[in-house]
Formats: sequence, C-alpha cells, structure tokens
Amino acid sequence: MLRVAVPNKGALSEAASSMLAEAGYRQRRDSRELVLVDPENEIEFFFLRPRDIAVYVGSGTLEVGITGRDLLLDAQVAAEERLQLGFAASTFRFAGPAGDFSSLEELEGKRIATSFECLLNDYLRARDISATVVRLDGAVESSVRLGVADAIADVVETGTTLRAAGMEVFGEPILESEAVLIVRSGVEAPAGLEVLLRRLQGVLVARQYVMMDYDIRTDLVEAAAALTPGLESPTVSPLRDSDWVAVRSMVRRNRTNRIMDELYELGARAILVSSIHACRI
Ligand SMILES: Nc1ncnc2c1ncn2[C@@H]1O[C@H](COP(=O)(O)OP(=O)(O)OP(=O)(O)O)[C@@H](O)[C@H]1O
Ligand SMILES: O=P(O)(O)OC[C@H]1O[C@H](OP(=O)(O)OP(=O)(O)O)[C@H](O)[C@@H]1O
Ligand SMILES: [Mg+2]
Repeated sequence: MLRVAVPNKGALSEAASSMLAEAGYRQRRDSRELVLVDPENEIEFFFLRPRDIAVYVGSGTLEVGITGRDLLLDAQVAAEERLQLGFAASTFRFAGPAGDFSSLEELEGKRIATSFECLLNDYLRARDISATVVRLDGAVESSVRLGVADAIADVVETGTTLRAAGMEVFGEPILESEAVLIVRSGVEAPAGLEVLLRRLQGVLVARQYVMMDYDIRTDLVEAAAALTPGLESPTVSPLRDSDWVAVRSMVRRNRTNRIMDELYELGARAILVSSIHACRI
C-alpha cells in the first residue's frame, strides 16, 4: 500500500482532501479520523499536521505527502517536490509597521519574528544580513505591536491580516509557495506513485481546461486551429454541408471568453464550451 500524508487541518486541508476525492480516492467523513484505508486503490491516507508532513516523508516513514513548498523548505529534510498542486498559493514576505522599513538592508541588527525559522535564516545568510530571528508558532503579525520583534517574515495571501495589523510588505518576496506533492529524495519511486501522479495530473487538467466545440467554414479551419491548437491537435470532423467542418479542442479555462470572441470574429458559429469531468493526458 502507498502511504500518503495529508494535512489534517488549516489552510491546506480541505483543498487537499477534495483534490484526492476528485482523483477517485476515498476521503474521511469525520475530521477526527487519523487514518483512512482505501483498499480498492491500494492506498492509505494519514492525516497529520501540515508542518510535520515533510518530516514523515523525509524520514521514509510515509512515501508521499501533500504540504506547502514553504513548509517543505523550512523542514530541511531529505524530501523533494514531485508535483505542483495549484492551490494554497501564497508568498513569504517581509513586513513591518507602515513606513518603518523600505529595504532588506534595514533589517541589519533587527529582530524578525517568523514561523519559518530555517527558511528565513537561509535567506538572511545568503544575503549577508545579520539579524535576530524570533521563532513564533503563528499570529506573527501581532509580534511587533507586542514588542518582541521589529519586523516579521510571514505568509501573505490577500494581505488582509497584514493590513489589519497596520503593517506593509517591503523588500523582494522571499518565496512563492503553493501546495505540492512531495516524495523522499534519493530513493526509487514507490509502487503506486505513478498512478497517484497521473490521477492528480488528470484533476489539474480538468480544472485548468475546458472543451470547446464550434463550426467553421472549411477554408478558415487553419486560422481557427491556430486559435485553438489543443494539446496535440484539434479534432476536425466533416459536416453534412461540405463547406463547413466541426472543430473540437481543449482550451485553457481562463482564456475561454477571449478565444470565443476571436473565433466568432473569424466566422465560427455554434461555439459551445463544456467542462471536463476527468481525464488522463
Ligand atoms: N491565507 C493563506 N492562503 C493561502 N495559503 C496559506 C494561507 N495561510 C497559510 N497558507 C499556506 O498553508 C500552509 C500552512 O498551513 P497552515 O497555516 O494551516 O499551517 P500552520 O500554520 O502550520 O498551522 P496553523 O495555522 O493551523 O497553526 C503553508 O504552505 C502556507 O503557505
Ligand atoms: O494575507 P492573508 O489572506 O490575510 O493570509 C495570511 C495569513 O494566513 C495565515 O495565517 P493562519 O490562518 O494560518 O494563522 P497562523 O498565523 O496562526 O498560522 C498566515 O500566517 C497569515 O497570517
Ligand atoms: Mg498558519
């Protein structure tokens, strides 16, 4: 059985479980369940703290895990990214009280609070900045007001938490993060990993693409195919009226409306868009 670590709570948990469910795996019904066996798919899920997942995978106790890139790098273990999962996107950044800091260099000799101590130390060392890193578990935004730090390095998504604390970001982003599938470094791929990867890639494609169908005059099919090249090549089928053909192609979901506009301008008609429920690419 392939043993997979899944976040049990927090920002990654729900999205990770729904992605696995979409990939056809059993998922827990009760958030207090710690282990879930899916015998039909020969896989076992262990629900663990997001921060601990890289530790289990790095030590080889569990073969695969879902966690954040920032948490993986902070754990400094022998585990590596195998697939980007496209959710829980965030940026790890410096922030300070509005107006206090404008560049990284101003952090010299200062106290910086963070939950990502190793990640931050690596970054400061590489840039030759010596500062005191204050390790906190969470709610890092409150640390400056409460007097334990001068600035912070923390996860920013919408910036709402920072604004509420009267802080603003400064300096270059330290790291762009998102949820990733991780495996142990330097070992042979465990049995069953390829199937899990293909299924998750199927979910990613089904989420990122739509299926587009349209009719176009035969003499315009090359120009239309250039707008909708698909993954390999669009399907072109004859219509009863031999002056026209039907075209079917996968299109990036976020480009759907722009492409429909361009196709219509070109002369395409009966342009239909449908969702992809599941796929193997
Ligand atoms: N607001 C957010 N938006 C997007 N991703 C986030 C957000 N907050 C955290 N993350 C990401 O989720 C992961 C951390 O998850 P989470 O915050 O649930 O863990 P934690 O901080 O260890 O636990 P907790 O917050 O429950 O103490 C990191 O990869 C982080 O980048
Ligand atoms: O930019 P925003 O959209 O406001 O999101 C960022 C906030 O979300 C996370 O906090 P979390 O809820 O995980 O609490 P924690 O600080 O206790 O970990 C993160 O640590 C920030 O505080
Ligand atoms: Mg958190």
